[in-house]
Amino acid sequence: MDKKLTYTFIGAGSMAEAMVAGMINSKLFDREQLIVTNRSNVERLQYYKQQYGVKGTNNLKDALEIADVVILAMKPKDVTAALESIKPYLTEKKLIISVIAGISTKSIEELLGLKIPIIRAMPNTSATIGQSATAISQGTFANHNHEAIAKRLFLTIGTVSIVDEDDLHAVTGLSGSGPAYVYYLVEAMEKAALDLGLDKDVSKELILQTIIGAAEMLKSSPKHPSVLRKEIMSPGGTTEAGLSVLEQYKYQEAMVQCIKRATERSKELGAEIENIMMKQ
Ligand SMILES: NC(=O)C1=CN([C@@H]2O[C@H](COP(=O)(O)OP(=O)(O)OC[C@H]3O[C@@H](n4cnc5c(N)ncnc54)[C@H](O)[C@@H]3O)[C@@H](O)[C@H]2O)C=CC1
Ligand SMILES: O=C(O)[C@@H]1CCC=N1
Repeated sequence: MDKKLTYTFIGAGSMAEAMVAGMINSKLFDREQLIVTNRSNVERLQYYKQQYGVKGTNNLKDALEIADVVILAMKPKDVTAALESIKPYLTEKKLIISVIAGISTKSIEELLGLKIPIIRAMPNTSATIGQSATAISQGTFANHNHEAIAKRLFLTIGTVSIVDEDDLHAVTGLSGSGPAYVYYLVEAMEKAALDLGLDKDVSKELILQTIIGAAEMLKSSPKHPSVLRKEIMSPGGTTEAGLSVLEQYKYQEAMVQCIKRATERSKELGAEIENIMMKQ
């Protein structure tokens, strides 16, 4: 990295922490390059200082004047208030990276009333260990250089795909929320193991390695998931018997509807802010 940029996070919750952890763990950023702010929770900022050695402050002027990149990491419902509070300290020379679900770059541009470059991104919490699947897209005033800065940042914490902004809703439903679907599956596997009387530690190890092994197979094998699945299913065997129950419960259909509903919710979150803006 040429000039060492300063990255200021507005919002210090789960996603900000996943990014900070990933950035620090990557060793490609100095601690001094990262600043974290939130609305008022001083203890949370102290936690960031203790855990990651990064500066936390509620002084927005200090945090933003020095910032080259401002990362919006608050909940969608808080975006209006947050942008209002940071607006006095922004210039069009700074780059905004928003990881907020559903909120369009156009809404942020309008709320700020600035011709400021914005990159909208959808990472996931696996950023913590450098394994996020992130997709990004450009706002009206962002150019290739801004995209390159964002890409460099997200590449240090996982993979990066460039997408049309409209597609970010689907990305949110698929990979932004995605880790939660996998954790939910693991919860169910743990419950089954417990019901079946398996030792907790043994089942934990078996489940973990089963998930890791399957993920690595998907990554390294050229075979389609359905082929890999059929290789496990002996006719009249256990897998066939188990999967027939999943079919009974319409498991695949449930997953499809889950991702579609999450995508829809992302659109609703964007529309809610647009409605508020229209009334103002
Ligand atoms: N948690 C996840 O897996 C992912 C979250 N996101 C997005 O990241 C954003 C943050 O999500 P989480 O970290 O899960 O939420 P969170 O609730 O854990 O954190 C939100 C943070 O924003 C702060 N905040 C609220 N209002 C503020 C204001 N006016 N000024 C400054 N800070 C303010 C809160 O104090 C808190 O630190 C959301 O928009 C979400 O859609 C995106 C991808 C994945
Ligand atoms: O649940 C949410 O709204 C956020 C966006 C993607 C993951 N978590």
